[in-house]
Amino acid sequence: MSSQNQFVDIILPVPLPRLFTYSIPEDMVSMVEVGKRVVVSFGKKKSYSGIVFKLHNNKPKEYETKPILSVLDSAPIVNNEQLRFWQWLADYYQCTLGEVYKAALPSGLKMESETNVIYNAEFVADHPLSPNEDKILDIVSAKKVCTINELNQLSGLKNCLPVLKRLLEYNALFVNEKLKEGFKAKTEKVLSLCDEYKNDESMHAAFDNLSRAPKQLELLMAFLSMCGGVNKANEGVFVSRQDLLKKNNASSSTLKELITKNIVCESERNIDRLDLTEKEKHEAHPLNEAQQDAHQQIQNAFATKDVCLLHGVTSGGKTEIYIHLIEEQLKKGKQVLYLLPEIALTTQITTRLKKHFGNLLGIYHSKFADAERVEVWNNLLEQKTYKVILGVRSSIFLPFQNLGLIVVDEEHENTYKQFDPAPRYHARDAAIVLANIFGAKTLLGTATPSIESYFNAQQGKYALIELTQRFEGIQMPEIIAVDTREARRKKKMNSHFSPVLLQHMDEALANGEQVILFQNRRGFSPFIECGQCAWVAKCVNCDVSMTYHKHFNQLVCHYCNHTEKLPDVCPACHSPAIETRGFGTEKIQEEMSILYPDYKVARMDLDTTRSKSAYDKIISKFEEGKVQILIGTQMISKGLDFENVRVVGILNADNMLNYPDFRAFERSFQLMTQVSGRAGRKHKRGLVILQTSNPQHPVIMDVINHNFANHYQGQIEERRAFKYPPFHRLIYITIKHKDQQITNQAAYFIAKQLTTVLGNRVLGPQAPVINRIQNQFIKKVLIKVEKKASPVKVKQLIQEVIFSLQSQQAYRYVTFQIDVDPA
Ligand SMILES: Nc1ncnc2c1ncn2[C@@H]1O[C@H](COP(=O)(O)OP(=O)(O)OP(=O)(O)O)[C@@H](O)[C@H]1O
Ligand SMILES: [Zn+2]
Repeated sequence: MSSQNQFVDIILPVPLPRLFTYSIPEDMVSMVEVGKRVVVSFGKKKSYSGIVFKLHNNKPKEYETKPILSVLDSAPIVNNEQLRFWQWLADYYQCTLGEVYKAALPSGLKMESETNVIYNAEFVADHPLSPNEDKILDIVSAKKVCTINELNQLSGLKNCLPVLKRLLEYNALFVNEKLKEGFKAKTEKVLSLCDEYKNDESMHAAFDNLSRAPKQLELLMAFLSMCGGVNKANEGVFVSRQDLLKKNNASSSTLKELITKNIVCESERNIDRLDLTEKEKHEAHPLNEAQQDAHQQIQNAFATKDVCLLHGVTSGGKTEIYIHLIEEQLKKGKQVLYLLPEIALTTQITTRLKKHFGNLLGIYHSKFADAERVEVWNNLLEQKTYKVILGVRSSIFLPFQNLGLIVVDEEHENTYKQFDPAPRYHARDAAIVLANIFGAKTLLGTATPSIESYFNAQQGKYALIELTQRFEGIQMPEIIAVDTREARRKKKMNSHFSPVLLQHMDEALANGEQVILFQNRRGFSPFIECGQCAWVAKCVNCDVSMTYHKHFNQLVCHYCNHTEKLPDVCPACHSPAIETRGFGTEKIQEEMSILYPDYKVARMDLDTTRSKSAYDKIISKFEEGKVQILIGTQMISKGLDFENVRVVGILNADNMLNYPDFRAFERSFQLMTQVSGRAGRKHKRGLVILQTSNPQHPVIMDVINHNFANHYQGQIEERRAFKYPPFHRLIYITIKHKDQQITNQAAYFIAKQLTTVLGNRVLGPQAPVINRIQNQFIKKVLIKVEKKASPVKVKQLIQEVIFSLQSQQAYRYVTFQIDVDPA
């Protein structure tokens, strides 16, 4: 008996709690390695690519193992640190390794029977393809889209995944997604001077020859000038074909002549898709005194602490401090991950970081085509160029090798929490664990710390560094609360705008300054109502009112995207008195355009940023002053840096304060402080008009007084009194089923079972604010456990209870979601 491992545990993209064991065929023994992808069959007909998790010699007792079908990779695509991290995520957030695997890898690196394979019409092979590659490519090109299962059948190959994998690497095919807008081919056609003409004599001859073809001559001259002169052309520099034709307005037939005459040669060159235009690298800005001081404190703190919280006022210049810290890591040969909570923020920060880090900077987020994400993955895996990664939460899954620092910018943001599907992880908290695995440091930065992080800093678990001055020494903006109830009673409101707001807007705009208006609701109006019988349009699938979107003249459910036509008359009483109620960003935009016809108004929310380039366009128009009034949801509230914004209007503070959640006050303080922070960042003090029906509200007072300490004090006391984080850990169990009674019974059973062990740590079942979504009834059970309690034990208990319920026939199809540390 050899000592070689005969079995292997594979992570598969199936929602089963444990890993499956497969046997290793003799001829694959030397190829199987932890972190590589292998193809296995699972279930009746399905085959999947999975990740090798563990090699061993323990034959499973419960089932007969199947053999691995093939090994896809010559080297691991997931490293040991990642696998440790995955295991932690699965344990802590109570999900399976398969679910983590699904979230972690870009689609192009995962393949399963149902995966759609899509033909890339732009593909040109640069070497002859193998017969099997040809075969697969022909099938896909004929069908345009087909699943891997179909490919196996149609090709007659027993297992086409290895062939498919190569075709994906050539970019001949794509997986699982349509060709997204803005996708550039990986290769670019380039031109260079042909060898025969790389001397003066033949070049002269060429000029003579072309004297009767002025267009060709002109193009040749343009080509040489784009090369940087004849000498450079002789050295063999490349010029982009597209650039040459575009810049000179030349036709491809003219170029073709030069190519046929063998003066200019055409070839394909790999280009880095994420490589922005080559800009000169800039030195980082020197830090001012306060920044230097904070920077020094951070460095000192890192000598003894792993996590540092930088609490710095808006426009304090935190980003510049990060840049200096990143530079120091690069000098030590370390990698850095810079996390942002929202794609909207990557635009400006990318520009700032590119200037310093050039091609060392890689960017990773979901608006990128999958192929681009695969490229970033491989770049890190092969340790090619990227040393700094800027990304949103999913970038914690990238294959880092020697992380030195993770920056979590706007650490307080709840968009760091993944809500659906599992793993329901918090990227900030997971980042700290990831940093630990590498022995790296984590820097949390924000102007409005989360209660949890500030508490950790107070307890000495994190170091705390405060930056209290705005970069240019400008005062924090003046915040004026306007009592909208009062104004309404006196009939002074102009639609949703108070006279104070309009007056200050008038002044700022007349001065050539800009305005930001914040309203945390998209669409035109959050509900429509019959003026006669009070009928409200509700979603057929969910227990919510439908939002009216005027641009599409449609009612849209923001929970399931169900749409309906706006009815002409009330479906209940047939009165035509259908009225819109409340207001969203779309309505604000319309009214602003009417009130200020001479100024340009733009809007940034989920509806206007569906495409990849939309953020860039809106932000740069505002930066360049082509837009004077910018309206937006929380997307515009933080992190953005505009010079010329004098007035910020918060149109309705009430609905955030009244939201039924224990974090409502915390979030309201953060949102209002952050959006206020967009005003008066440079040159001149800003002004914020805060519209509310309750100007004396303690949260509003804290915002007006820029008093974080007081806000924190109030919140932490409540959290302690009512057993909320950071004192207790919350776990939500969401129970869903299409039948209301079954949902209720299941929830009651779960709560009761848990209570027998956990006692009064269990609350509920309770109906959430929206108790039906997509035709599923919803109940929640809340568990509050002491911070010291072992999450693994609680997890086991929950799993057992759920299992015992699901093994009863009537409850087999009840679904459960477990959310640890809900945001
Ligand atoms: N040392 C410096 N030299 C030159 N300009 C600086 C320096 N520090 C900051 N700035 C400029 O000041 C402005 C505000 O800085 P930054 O955007 O880093 O603030 P921030 O603390 O990240 O704010 P927020 O929390 O609102 O995002 C930026 O335009 C930035 O370029
Ligand atoms: Zn719905």
